[in-house]
Amino acid sequence: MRKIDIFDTTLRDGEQSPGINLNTAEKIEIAKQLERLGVTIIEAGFPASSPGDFDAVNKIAGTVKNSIVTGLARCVKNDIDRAWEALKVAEQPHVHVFLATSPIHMEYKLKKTPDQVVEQAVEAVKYAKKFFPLVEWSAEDGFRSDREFLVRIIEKVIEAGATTINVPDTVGYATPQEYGDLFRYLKENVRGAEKVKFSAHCHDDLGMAVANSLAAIENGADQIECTINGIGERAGNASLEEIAVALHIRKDFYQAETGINLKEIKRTSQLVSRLTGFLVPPNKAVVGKNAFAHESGIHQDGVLKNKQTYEIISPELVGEGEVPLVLGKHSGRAAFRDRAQKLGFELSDEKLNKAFEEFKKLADRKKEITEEDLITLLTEQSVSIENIPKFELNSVQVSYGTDNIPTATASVTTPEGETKALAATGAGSVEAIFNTLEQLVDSKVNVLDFQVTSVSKGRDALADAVVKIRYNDVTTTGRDSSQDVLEATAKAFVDAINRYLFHEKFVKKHIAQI
Ligand SMILES: CC(=O)SCCNC(=O)CCNC(=O)[C@H](O)C(C)(C)COP(=O)(O)OP(=O)(O)OC[C@H]1O[C@@H](n2cnc3c(N)ncnc32)[C@H](O)[C@@H]1OP(=O)(O)O
Ligand SMILES: CC(C)C(=O)C(=O)O
Ligand SMILES: [Mg+2]
Repeated sequence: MRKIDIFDTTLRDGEQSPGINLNTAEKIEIAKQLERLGVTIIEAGFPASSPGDFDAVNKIAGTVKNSIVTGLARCVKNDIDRAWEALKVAEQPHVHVFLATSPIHMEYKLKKTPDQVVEQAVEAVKYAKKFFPLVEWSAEDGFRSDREFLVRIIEKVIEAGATTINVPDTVGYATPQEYGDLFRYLKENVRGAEKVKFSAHCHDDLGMAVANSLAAIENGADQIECTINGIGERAGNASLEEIAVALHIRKDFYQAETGINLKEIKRTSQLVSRLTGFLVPPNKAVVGKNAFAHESGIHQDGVLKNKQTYEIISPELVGEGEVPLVLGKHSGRAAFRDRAQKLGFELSDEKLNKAFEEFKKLADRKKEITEEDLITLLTEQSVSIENIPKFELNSVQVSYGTDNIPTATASVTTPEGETKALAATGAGSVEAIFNTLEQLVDSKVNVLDFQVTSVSKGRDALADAVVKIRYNDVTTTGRDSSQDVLEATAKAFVDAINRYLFHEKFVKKHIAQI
């Protein structure tokens, strides 16, 4: 197995993402986690760019012992001096100097001829070598540079003492085949190539940063520069976790390993996301919330029979706890039965099927089915809701006119068998009904959501009412239908109250037991 060094630049290129601004304490926390993750090199910042960056690089260099700490510097003396001031406390001082080599950067940005660029690069590396045993030199925009010129300048900086040569795809323009080919070309044509490490640094403008980095490895790169969660300038850098896991899972193909402690990946990703404020997209490979979640019935059935049918990475590998199958509108009976059993329900096939039908109806209406929803559904099947003492709506009458205050009169039978009737007003008919029923159930009821839809088409369509309430600190959703919108509303409200009673008597007990 070849060893690939992981050069993490979350704190330098990652911090260049518009919208990220980490303070020194936050950077130290991330650096300590990167050390636990086992990265070879941490690029902690650009010391000459600001006093804050200088301070962070200096403190990280003094704190981290098991990873090499580096800082970025332009090919100018002052940048290298500041880098040395910040990094001289490090165990193995390392500096990263860079200079652009592409025609467009040399002509328009640096306003220098290729010869002047070679001279400046050589001078800077020689100067850096006076202080630093380890000097990385980067050919900024290396991918868009002339290959013969690259060979020439790289040979010169190796002679000047560079220990690592980085050839970035600064603007994310390369394709994997081209980028890999460039590494092969340089390794075969640069005199002294065997004395240095070759490094790849890719940006994700065309979504190919990880693929390009892997292509570089296939063609001889010894080091990969990347960031946690792929953060970085513009569309970001190659994502560390994707590269490390790809090399691990496909070691049969790449024959390479990184020394990354994969179990620390999830925690590192979460820390960087929390401190930078950059959320990880749910479908992000390796660290996204859905990376190990299976929702569709056919996949869930396969995974229950053998995980490897649909899972090439186990969540535990990257430090993620066991991810339960997601129950949603695409799930099938196999996953539903499995979850019911895990929640401690032993239902006959008939009851399980009934619960499954109810679950499918609920999943059509609700984005996320919570554990409590499932327990309620399953409990309803194991203990018939019909048998619990509950409120019955006997009648409801509403008086409404454009010039009147809406008034509702309702009568209910309480769980204790008592009949009660009351009238109350409201700003509209629905509010009048809610106000009346609230008094009849004797407690403050917060209506969190209320929706009425027609079940079918036409003027005689049934009305389906859904009322979500918070009652004595429990949230429940009631539902009922009727030909009349207001009657459906009153019945749905009473159903929500009865679901609360059911929750108190059965569901709470079940939750306490699991
Ligand atoms: C691809 C990358 O990620 S490169 C790293 C990018 N990161 C950053 O730029 C973040 C930190 N940068 C900064 O804080 C500032 O740009 C500083 C402190 C470095 C420099 O600030 P300023 O002195 O105001 O210069 P400014 O940013 O306007 O322009 C950059 C100058 O550096 C020159 N330059 C750019 N790269 C290099 C280099 N590798 N070596 C030497 N000079 C360089 C430019 O030609 C320009 O010079 P000019 O002013 O003579 O035209
Ligand atoms: C400083 C260099 C290595 C860089 O970030 C780039 O070229 O993308
Ligand atoms: Mg970069």
